Formats: sequence, C-alpha cells, structure tokens
Amino acid sequence: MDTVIRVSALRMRYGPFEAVRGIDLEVRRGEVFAFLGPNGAGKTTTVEILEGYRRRTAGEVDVLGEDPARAGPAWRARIGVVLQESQPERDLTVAECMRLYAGYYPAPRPVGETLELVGLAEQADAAATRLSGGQRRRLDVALSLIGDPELLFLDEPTTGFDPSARRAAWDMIAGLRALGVTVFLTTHFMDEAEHLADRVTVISDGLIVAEGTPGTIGGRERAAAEIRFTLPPATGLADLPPAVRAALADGEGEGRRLLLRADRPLTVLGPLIGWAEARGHELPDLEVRRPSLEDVYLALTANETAATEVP
Ligand SMILES: Nc1ncnc2c1ncn2[C@@H]1O[C@H](COP(=O)(O)OP(=O)(O)OP(=O)(O)O)[C@@H](O)[C@H]1O
Repeated sequence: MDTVIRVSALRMRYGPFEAVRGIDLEVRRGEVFAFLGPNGAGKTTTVEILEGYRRRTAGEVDVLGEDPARAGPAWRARIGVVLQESQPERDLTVAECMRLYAGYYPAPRPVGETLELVGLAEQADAAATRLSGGQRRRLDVALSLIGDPELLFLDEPTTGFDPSARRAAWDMIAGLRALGVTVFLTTHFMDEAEHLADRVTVISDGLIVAEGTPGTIGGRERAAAEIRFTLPPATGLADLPPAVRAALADGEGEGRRLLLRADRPLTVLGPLIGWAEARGHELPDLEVRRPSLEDVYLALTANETAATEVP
C-alpha cells in the first residue's frame, strides 16, 4: 500500500509543556484523512510539523518520501497548504492571482480548470478583494491547488460557511479525492468528517485516542442502538412486552417518553411493533438511532474536555 504520510513516536515540546506526546499516524495515497480533536489537542502543531513549518522535538516523520524538516522546494511544490489568513493581491482579479501563483510551480494546473473545481469559474474576472468570505476561502483553496499537489492540507475548510457553501466545499473535496489528491483534513465538524473521510484519527491531549473509519471508530458499529418512543395513552410500562421492558435504559422509565438500548435492535423492535399493531397504537414518534460520530467523539475526548472546563 502506498503511504503518503508516516509518523512514528512524534513528540513536540514547548518549553516544559509537551503538546504532542508520542503519536503514530499513517495516511494512504488517495484518501481523505480526517484529524480530529478538541481545542489545544495538538492538531495544528502536528500539521505544521508535517508541512515542514515547525521543527519537532522527537520522532520520525516521512511525508511523500522525505523528512519535512529537511525537504527542499521540489518537495514543497508537491504539497498544497491552505493558509488561513492569506491576503488577496491588491488590484488583481481572481484569474490574475491564480496565474501569479501558477508561476511559482514547475507544473501548474490550468487556471480555468482549477477555478471550475472550486466553483469560482464565474468570478474569474472579479477583483479578488471584492469576493465574499466564502468565495475568498475558495480562492485560497484554488491557490493551494494551482501547483497540482499530490497532498493537500485543509485546515477547517468550512468554518464560517453557510450550509449551501459547506455542501459546495464538500463536493469540491470529494472532487479532489476523485482526482487522486490525498487530503489531510482537520475539522471540528463531525458531520463533515463523516461525509468526507475515509479514515478518522482522534487526538486528545497530545495522544491518539482512536482511529478507524467514520463508521467504526470507537467501536461505533458495535455500539447499542437507542430506541425512543412515547407510551401510547392509557398504557403503562407493565403493559409492554417483556423484551421491551428488559431493554429500558436505567432511570429512563419515569416519564412517558422511553429510552431503550439494544445491541440487536430487531429483538426489541419486533416485539414492540407487534404489540403496538395488535392494540392499534401508532407510535408516531418512534426513533431508532445509532450513536453518531459526534457522540463517539465526545465520549473519546470527554476526559480532556472535562479537564479543560474545570475553572
Ligand atoms: N508556540 C507555542 N508555544 C507554546 N505553546 C504552544 C505553542 N503552540 C501551541 N502551543 C500549545 O500546544 C497545545 C496544542 O496546540 P495546537 O495549536 O497544536 O492545538 P490544536 O489541536 O490545533 O487546537 P485548536 O483546535 O484550538 O486549533 C496547546 O495547549 C497550545 O497552547
């Protein structure tokens, strides 16, 4: 398997404080890899080391076959980095900015095609300074792609976007993946990671706490399903079938809205639905749900969140 990034036992110390405490990572060619973690977990530190912008304290790092701490301009041209705070060139149009940046690379992508990819083709002749915030961000991404990178670092690419701009950005990232670009994505949005990522790694307090696919990380695929419904009028808990009563979550039998937990949801849903149908109850608010990626993420990072929230 073709590995684009390989990190082992990476450590980063700022004075007495160790922000990254010995992590291993592997990113494969062509995948969208999501790097998740709470504020201060060590994401930016790690990404900057991978991009060659920060020297590590210890550990091995290989990005596209080279050590970023020693790699030169030819290596850098193979990597796209979306800068958070890039300033548009004064008085240049979008297309002119793109051509300017294209001049820095040995084998740039065509300008028009790249603007198309990020959904900015219609703004090609607009002054870069006149773009909206979301369009500005797309230009940043287009500028990071103009060198035709093999590997793209995307740091919170949709922060501040409205819902339709987010969807457009997701389509764009999916388009990059289809072109074979490896994407290293940091995000705080779990739905974004779920939608886009082939694999997810969670860092918390400088350590990797979980890795896997969005569907399986943290044992998500084996986690119990939650079943919720409201007891129909004129029924009580004692009327429910035994399999349903047995699945009642602890402390959840008080109100009329019930919560059941089941490793195998059909073993509970079958009897529940049979019971309701036989009595003509509709159960209009019946809900069955697996824990979301966000639920799993919050559980995985709960210790750190608790620690940082103590006043
Ligand atoms: N230059 C620095 N000097 C000292 N401490 C730093 C420095 N940069 C980061 N840190 C500390 O290292 C820890 C990790 O920071 P980092 O920016 O890598 O976190 P992050 O996961 O990117 O957080 P966020 O989600 O808030 O961007 C934090 O506690 C931060 O305060």
